[in-house]
Amino acid sequence: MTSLLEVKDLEKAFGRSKDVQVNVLKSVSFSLKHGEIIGLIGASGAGKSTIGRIIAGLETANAGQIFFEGQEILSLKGKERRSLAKYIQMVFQDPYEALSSRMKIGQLVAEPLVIQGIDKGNKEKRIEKVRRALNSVTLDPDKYIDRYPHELSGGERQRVGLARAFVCEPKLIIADEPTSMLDTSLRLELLALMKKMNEYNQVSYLFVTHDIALTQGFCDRLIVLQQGEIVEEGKTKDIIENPQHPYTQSLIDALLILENHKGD
Ligand SMILES: Nc1ncnc2c1ncn2[C@@H]1O[C@H](COP(=O)(O)OP(=O)(O)OP(=O)(O)O)[C@@H](O)[C@H]1O
Repeated sequence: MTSLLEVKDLEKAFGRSKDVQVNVLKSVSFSLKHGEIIGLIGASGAGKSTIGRIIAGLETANAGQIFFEGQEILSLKGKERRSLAKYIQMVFQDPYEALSSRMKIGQLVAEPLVIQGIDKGNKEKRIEKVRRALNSVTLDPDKYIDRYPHELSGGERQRVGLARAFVCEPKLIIADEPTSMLDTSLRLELLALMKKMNEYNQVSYLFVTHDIALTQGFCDRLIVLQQGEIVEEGKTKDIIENPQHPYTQSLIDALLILENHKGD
């Protein structure tokens, strides 16, 4: 079976001029299977978000290839590239910034359908999909559809963000630190919802996080990124219990120190 996503030798440099460039991604290669959940972990500045943004088409690459269901997507332009958003959606870190304050929840969740021209002219079908997406994130459509984002809590807004990602029934969701602005119980709740959708309709996730603790019980595999390079990858359990690379070990040590100081 072909992979859902295959990233090959991805490179990215940022800089103020042609002469002053910093390589933030150095030949990054990995693949993700249909229905798989991969955690992309690493410290701040490692390049995790940049990888997610390139896959989602929000950033360009300097070199490399990305195959989505066998089709190379970095070379696609304009309408063809934009049409991929139906299959690849992104959930962002900040539920306050991600949602336009002037739109009602129903309109916000319907927006990806409108942008993609899905069920154009079929208002009933769109409403049905919006209601289904809200239900899937345990927000009662009757209660939420006519409300505005400022009337919602952070956890509810992030669930709206997730409903927006689910509404097109994508094959891949890139979730960039989606829980980092939520407290612990809401974090686990959001991950449980994401896991349920994965079991229910096989959606795959690339879960970007600096918090290795969140990947336990959620991610099938982990990819560890250090300064733009993959230093280790494998099954979540194997990596957490038996890290091979000193950098991975240091991420786990940092986690253990935090755990031990929780009661202080
Ligand atoms: N648009 C940009 N222009 C210039 N430099 C950038 C830009 N976007 C990212 N960078 C730089 O690229 C590097 C990788 O950033 P990226 O956001 O991908 O890291 P990250 O691993 O997601 O970090 P964090 O966990 O803090 O979000 C950083 O050094 C960052 O400063």
